[in-house]
Amino acid sequence: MHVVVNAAMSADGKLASRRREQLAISGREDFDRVDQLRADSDAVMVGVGTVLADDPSLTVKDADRHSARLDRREPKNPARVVADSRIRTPPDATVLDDDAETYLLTSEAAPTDFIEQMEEAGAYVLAAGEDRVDLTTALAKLEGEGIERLMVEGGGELIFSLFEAGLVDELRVYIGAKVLGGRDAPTLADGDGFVESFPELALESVEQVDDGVLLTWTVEESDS
Ligand SMILES: NC(=O)C1=CN([C@@H]2O[C@H](COP(=O)(O)OP(=O)(O)OC[C@H]3O[C@@H](n4cnc5c(N)ncnc54)[C@H](OP(=O)(O)O)[C@@H]3O)[C@@H](O)[C@H]2O)C=CC1
Ligand SMILES: Nc1nc(O)c(N)c(N[C@@H]2O[C@H](COP(=O)(O)O)[C@@H](O)[C@H]2O)n1
Repeated sequence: MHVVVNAAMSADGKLASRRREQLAISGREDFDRVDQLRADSDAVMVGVGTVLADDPSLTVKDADRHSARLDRREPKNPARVVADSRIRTPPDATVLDDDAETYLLTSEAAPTDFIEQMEEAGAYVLAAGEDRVDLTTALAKLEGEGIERLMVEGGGELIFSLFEAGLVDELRVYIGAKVLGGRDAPTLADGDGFVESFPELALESVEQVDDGVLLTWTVEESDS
């Protein structure tokens, strides 16, 4: 599986303000690039924190890109994946609508009645891990479902865990022309943070997009 993390951050490294509400950091050109990246993916993944904050659809917006996917005998939209250990995704969340398939990655701590509720809403529930989603096992299960190209959109907690587990192949960061501040505002990689051994990146390209910059990095193999 090839895992691409794509996110937009402010010039000071924040994914959103301290209110944790959805905020447009990208401009028109960058949102269009993201739409193409979604269209080129088998699935688009977020953590449940992003579902609760943004209620995203995670679908492809451009009709020509839908047609191109259908021509390739792919579903109109990539699948959606939510890391949600105990099922906090609301039953009326947009990610559960009929526009795309949705996988909910849960742990053994997820209540049975919540699992049933999600399955009734049409989601595929995949359990991995005891208390929290074990991302290595979960991504292997997704690969077993035919997902080879996984795009991760955030948020910072999920992105940190994916780096910690050594599961990220590529990082694409759009840096927008805004300063958000806020010690409690989400950043690109939150979690506990690294203190000794840090993921190393190799810079592949730097490109001006809208009034910001798109950085593309590949992740170096770790020695450990
Ligand atoms: N600018 C941008 O590009 C983007 C911005 N955002 C912003 O980011 C914020 C949300 O980010 P954040 O709060 O970090 O939420 P995340 O989307 O990263 O979700 C975090 C939650 O995912 C669940 N989870 C399950 N398994 C794991 C695991 N192994 N590791 C980590 N998390 C796991 C946890 O909940 P549980 O334990 O209950 O399972 C955790 O609290 C919002 O403000 C949103 O607007 C989000 C995406 C993109
Ligand atoms: N690439 C990018 N730029 C921004 O400025 C953003 N705020 C985001 N947010 C992500 O996009 C999701 C919303 O998707 P839909 O429009 O609902 O399909 C949101 O949840 C974040 O993951 N991304």
